[in-house]
Amino acid sequence: MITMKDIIREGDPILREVASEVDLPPSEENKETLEEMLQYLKNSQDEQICDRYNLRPGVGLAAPQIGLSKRMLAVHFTDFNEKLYSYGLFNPRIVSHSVEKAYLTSGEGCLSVDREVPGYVPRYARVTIKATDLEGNEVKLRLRDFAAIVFQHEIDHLNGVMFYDHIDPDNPFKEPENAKPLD
Ligand SMILES: O=CN(O)C[C@@H](CC1CCCC1)C(=O)N1NCCC[C@H]1C(=O)Nc1ccccn1
Ligand code: NI
Repeated sequence: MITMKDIIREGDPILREVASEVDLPPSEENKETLEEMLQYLKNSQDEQICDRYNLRPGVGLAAPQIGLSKRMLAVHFTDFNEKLYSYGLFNPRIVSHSVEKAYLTSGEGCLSVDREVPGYVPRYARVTIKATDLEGNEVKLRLRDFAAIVFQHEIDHLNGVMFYDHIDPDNPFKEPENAKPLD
């Protein structure tokens, strides 16, 4: 099972690489890895397992964070409308997005960043993602608000981008232009 010792921390160059597309249909090995990434998220949100294995809770995980420079990501969370998002995706890509931005008023953190980095992280308010899921099906996801934020945070990891790259260094808590706050 994946535990915190498997999570790559900032400073490791792999977090700044552009990850490689995976061959489709996905190999058994890549499917197993992606299942393990999804299981990490579920484990991390189970209080007993989380405590027993000292896991840091996560709603998303990208393959570079476990040392694999492959375009694979997992998400497991319910959004503000109680809709469950639980996916393992291969080769996810943003095919369209809103002009409008959005940001979490709480700022963002990262399992690969062992420090607080305060500030607003402006992202697209709505994105359409295309990818291949664990069953090998092409999926098209129209996402908004928190779900859009999570997927963009994960896709950033596949492009070597960290959340704090988006924070305005001069004024971290400046209201981003044309952006809606998400509490
Ligand atoms: O790349 C993937 N990661 O680095 C794990 C991150 C991904 C999220 C950060 C912001 C959007 C996606 C993660 O889940 N966290 N970051 C560290 C703190 C704990 C946790 C978190 O923010 N949890 C959360 C946030 C809001 C509501 C509910 N739970
Ligand atoms: Ni992260």
